[in-house]
Amino acid sequence: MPLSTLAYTGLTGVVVYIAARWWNSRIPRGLKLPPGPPGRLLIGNLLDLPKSKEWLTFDQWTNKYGDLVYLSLPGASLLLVNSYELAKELFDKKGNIYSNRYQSTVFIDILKFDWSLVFLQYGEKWRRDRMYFHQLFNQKAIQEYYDIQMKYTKVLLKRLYRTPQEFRTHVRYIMGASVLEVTYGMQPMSEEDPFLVLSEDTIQKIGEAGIPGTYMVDIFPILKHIPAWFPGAGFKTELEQLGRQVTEMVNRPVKYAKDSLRKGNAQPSAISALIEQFENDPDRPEDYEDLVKYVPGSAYIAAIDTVRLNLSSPRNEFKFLKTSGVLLQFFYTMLLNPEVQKRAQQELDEVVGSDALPSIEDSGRLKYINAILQELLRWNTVVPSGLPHVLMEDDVVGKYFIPKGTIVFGNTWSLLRNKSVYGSDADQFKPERFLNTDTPLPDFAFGYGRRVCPGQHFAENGMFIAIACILHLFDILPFEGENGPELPKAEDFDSGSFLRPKPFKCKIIPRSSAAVRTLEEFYN
Ligand code: HEM
Repeated sequence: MPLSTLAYTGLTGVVVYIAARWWNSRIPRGLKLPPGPPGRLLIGNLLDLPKSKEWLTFDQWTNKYGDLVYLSLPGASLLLVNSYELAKELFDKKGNIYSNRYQSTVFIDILKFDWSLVFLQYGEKWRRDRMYFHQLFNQKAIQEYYDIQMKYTKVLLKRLYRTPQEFRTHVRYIMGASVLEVTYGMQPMSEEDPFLVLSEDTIQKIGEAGIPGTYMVDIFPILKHIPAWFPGAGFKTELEQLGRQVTEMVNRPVKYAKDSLRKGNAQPSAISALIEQFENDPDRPEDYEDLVKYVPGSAYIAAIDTVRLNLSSPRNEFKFLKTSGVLLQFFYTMLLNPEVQKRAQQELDEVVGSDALPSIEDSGRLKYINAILQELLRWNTVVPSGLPHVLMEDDVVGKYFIPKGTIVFGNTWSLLRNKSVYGSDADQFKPERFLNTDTPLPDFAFGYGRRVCPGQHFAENGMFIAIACILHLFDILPFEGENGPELPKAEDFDSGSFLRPKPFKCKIIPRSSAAVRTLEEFYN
């Protein structure tokens, strides 16, 4: 690092230290900060932050320190919320103060991402944009997308039949392509589609930019004032370039959708619904052109991810969507639990029969398939540390003082493995637990309080239909290696903010002659 940058950094360290001393002196008499690992002078708990698989360290801290765990970092404090009751109390009941977002210098000040619903500060604009989002993705609106989700599920089945060994690529392609078609009406023919390639590359770079340490300016915001020509300020040029790429990613599909509407060949999509709604509305908001760009843009980016405050993600792991992460877990889990697979296939045979394919409308009748989906969302939950909220005012919880500005994590992994909620077998994969309607659904997988994921029902439909159709037509079996059947190691996950199994092999074969007939028909 150049000396000039070091000097800025050192100076910032001193300022941060003084600010931290002042901050601690604000704790009202009789109250204290929640417990947590003891910090060090100047840097607090910076060195305690896990370098990988942060959810496992969070879980150990939960066992050691209890329902609330507090960490202080230079210029920031973190709170982990580890109990079901406190998650409800803080994020739901006190949602008016626990719903802000962390304003990263890189994302907000430099990349100008403040238009995205994921990043918007809690307030009027967020409320209004979320209302438009809800209009496009509520339980009724998403029925319009069933056909698209079914179409890509069939593409997945077709690909699994011909090249089963490439199941990871297939899962990633169909999940990305269906979101693109639902949001913008674009129909990418393969994973090589130029817009899919552009958006994956952009998302990858955005994800890298979010890793603390990639850009010092995120830790020491004062560095943003260094002019781009100054030695050591190359990051500014790099980020400006990325900013242009993001603009291209958001603008290109809007132009595509508007052109298609003009030519009269637009596919039904979220963006075309919004454009048509505003065209016919004399009371449309003044900034409706921005809404047309940014509400679907928020949906696309949030669905294909991953713009978040990463604690530890290594590079190179971003080309996976949350939905495809759950489907990869599905293949992995079926390999490890053949009896679950058999029971699900029995249900499919009874409810759907061998001559038809399951549909999203069968969801209410396919109770065991639904239980598998809920258990997948719970057991190795795909966003194990959630997406942090920011506390907007000082708060008091019991005898603890939580300062304004604290970054608050719902500790999803620990919450969804809590034995007092899910039973002594909470560490095991057992879909049966959700056949009992008293078992709380693992909704924390989709976040907390007022910021809870507004794409949940759409995402669940896509995953449900894929799981139901795959189990209806295929057996997922161990790969036959030189030394016999090979099983992936249990809980063998890549590190990063999303939980997904490390690459593994499996054998995916049609489970009956009726299945072969159905699959062959896809080619006729
Ligand atoms: C398995 C699939 C998915 C999972 C597990 C998931 C999970 C999450 C989580 C944990 C959050 C953060 C909530 C919080 O702050 O507490 C979130 C936010 C969000 N998600 Fe999802 N999500 C999924 C799919 C989708 C899809 C398909 C869409 C779009 C159609 C979407 C749109 C959003 C948006 C816009 C936000 C930001 C909401 C806000 O800040 O107000 N998500 N999601």
